[in-house]
Amino acid sequence: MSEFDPLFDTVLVVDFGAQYAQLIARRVRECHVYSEIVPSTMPVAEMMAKKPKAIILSGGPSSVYAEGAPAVPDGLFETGVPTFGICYGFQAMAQALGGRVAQTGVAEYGGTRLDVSQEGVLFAGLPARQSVWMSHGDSVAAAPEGFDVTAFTADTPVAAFEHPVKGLYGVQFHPEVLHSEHGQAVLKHFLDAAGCRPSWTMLNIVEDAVEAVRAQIGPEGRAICGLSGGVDSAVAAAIVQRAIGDRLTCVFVDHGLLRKGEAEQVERDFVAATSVKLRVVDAQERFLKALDGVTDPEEKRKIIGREFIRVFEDEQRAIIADGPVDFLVQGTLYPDVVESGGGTGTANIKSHHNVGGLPDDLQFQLVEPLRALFKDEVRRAGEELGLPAAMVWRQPFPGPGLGIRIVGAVSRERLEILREADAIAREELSRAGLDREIWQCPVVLLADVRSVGVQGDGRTYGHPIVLRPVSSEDAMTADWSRVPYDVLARISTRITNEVREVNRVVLDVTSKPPGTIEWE
Ligand SMILES: Nc1ncnc2c1ncn2[C@@H]1O[C@H](COP(=O)(O)OP(=O)(O)OP(=O)(O)O)[C@@H](O)[C@H]1O
Ligand SMILES: O=c1[nH]c(=O)c2[nH+]cn([C@@H]3O[C@H](COP(=O)(O)O)[C@@H](O)[C@H]3O)c2[nH]1
Ligand SMILES: NC(=O)CC[C@H](N)C(=O)O
Ligand SMILES: [Mg+2]
Repeated sequence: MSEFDPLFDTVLVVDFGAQYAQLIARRVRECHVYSEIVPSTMPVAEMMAKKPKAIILSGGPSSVYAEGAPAVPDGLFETGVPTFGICYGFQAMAQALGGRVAQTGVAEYGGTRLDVSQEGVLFAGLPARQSVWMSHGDSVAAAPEGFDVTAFTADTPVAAFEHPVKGLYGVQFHPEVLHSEHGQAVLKHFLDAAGCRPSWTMLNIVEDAVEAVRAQIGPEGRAICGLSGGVDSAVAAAIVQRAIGDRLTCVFVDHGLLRKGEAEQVERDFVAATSVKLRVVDAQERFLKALDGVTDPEEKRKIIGREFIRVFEDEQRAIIADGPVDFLVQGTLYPDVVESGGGTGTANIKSHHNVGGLPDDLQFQLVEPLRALFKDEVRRAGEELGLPAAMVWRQPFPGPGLGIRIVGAVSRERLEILREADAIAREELSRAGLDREIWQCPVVLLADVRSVGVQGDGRTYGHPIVLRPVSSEDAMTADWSRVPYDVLARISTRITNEVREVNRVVLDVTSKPPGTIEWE
């Protein structure tokens, strides 16, 4: 593993329950330094065994002065490893070293202007005024002795501090989110001050992952991989294939919730692009039956997650002739995990079918080589693995498919309506050359909503279709895409003309947060 590799320096991100711990880790990786996350409960001796060159203390939902709030691990500051506190981490550092943290009255959420009073190490060469992203209710009222206070905002007198001799630094804002203008530069300044060499590349993610999969599955083990045609499972499959060769079988499940032409396209393109063994399972009947009459989004997600596994188990039995299959490979990414409530102390937003939607009686051991990564990192890994561009750059499509894009119960008729509308939207967006610009565009059928229309001089009482084009970098946050009006007009006209049951097309203009990308 790279943390023991003398060629690479390791940065540990100590997680206090942050939404953005993985974002910090990936920003470090963007500086070409290897990074991994550890819980704040990990003893310092264990952390030191990973030979970290630097440590970052993450944000978190607690107040440092509250009872039971997670504390800086005992002895951390005595190790001499350079440490950078962010938000909660900054507050925890202040408190642990004799400073004072309090609720000073004013909370700051969102974009805030930061005034740099002293460049110091963190702000060297950066503008004296910059826009940063804040999300805090508590503040550092007094910095610990010997620290230089280097920045403030209108409501936060101590917004950054540092003690370069001791290698200790901290900021109240979130340098890891893109909205913080010079956040990446601030982080880089810390890493440079800590002596981290920029010698790590994505190639090592692929190599490390192959190595780890080989160790997990062993010399005899066999695996099946849930393959969807999406980039995550394609990259996961390619990694596992490198590790165990033809002891891997891929399984593509047609659950009846796919888009128009998708099953044929996946089968054709995937087989053409790789030499992986692929089995295609027609499971439409069982999924639609299990979903019959179900309207609750979480219930739908759990049912779909369960049925996926049942299909994989059937396949496990079907291919047992070659030897037992104990492992299931999934292209799970970090956002799937954190939204399913899988982070340390993070909330359950929605149960992604491959994480929170898994049944309790799961018989497989999971192999998830991408579990700590974000989509754009996976795309880069896909390019390094030599996968075709069409596969690497395919827009995401959720495993539960159109099942979570019908608000209301799922039925064959409703799926048919949505499939047609979706095909039109996709065709027009592609024709307008917007595929790379738009992260994805869910097309949603409000199946239980009807509105009055007039078509051909007659009254109609049809369903609305919602267009949800979004731009994003990693699906953790998103904004609605400013699709040109003429493209929207073409989509709207075609959908209402060509899909009989639809008489209205609406545009979703909500960012994430507060909305999520999918409607369910
Ligand atoms: N139709 C399917 N058949 C088999 N496995 C699937 C199917 N849909 C999803 N999966 C499994 O669930 C995982 C998560 O799905 P998800 O949609 O997040 O990833 P993806 O389809 O690989 O990539 P993308 O997010 O780009 O669509 C997949 O990586 C794959 O392992
Ligand atoms: O494989 C998946 N299984 C799921 O259960 C699931 N739910 C959402 N998504 C996709 O994840 C990204 C973030 O979506 P949300 O903003 O809706 O949470 C977006 O790209 C969504 O399309 C899923 N993918
Ligand atoms: N984002 C954070 O780390 C918040 C820290 C702390 N919970 C506060 O509100 O000030
Ligand atoms: Mg997908």
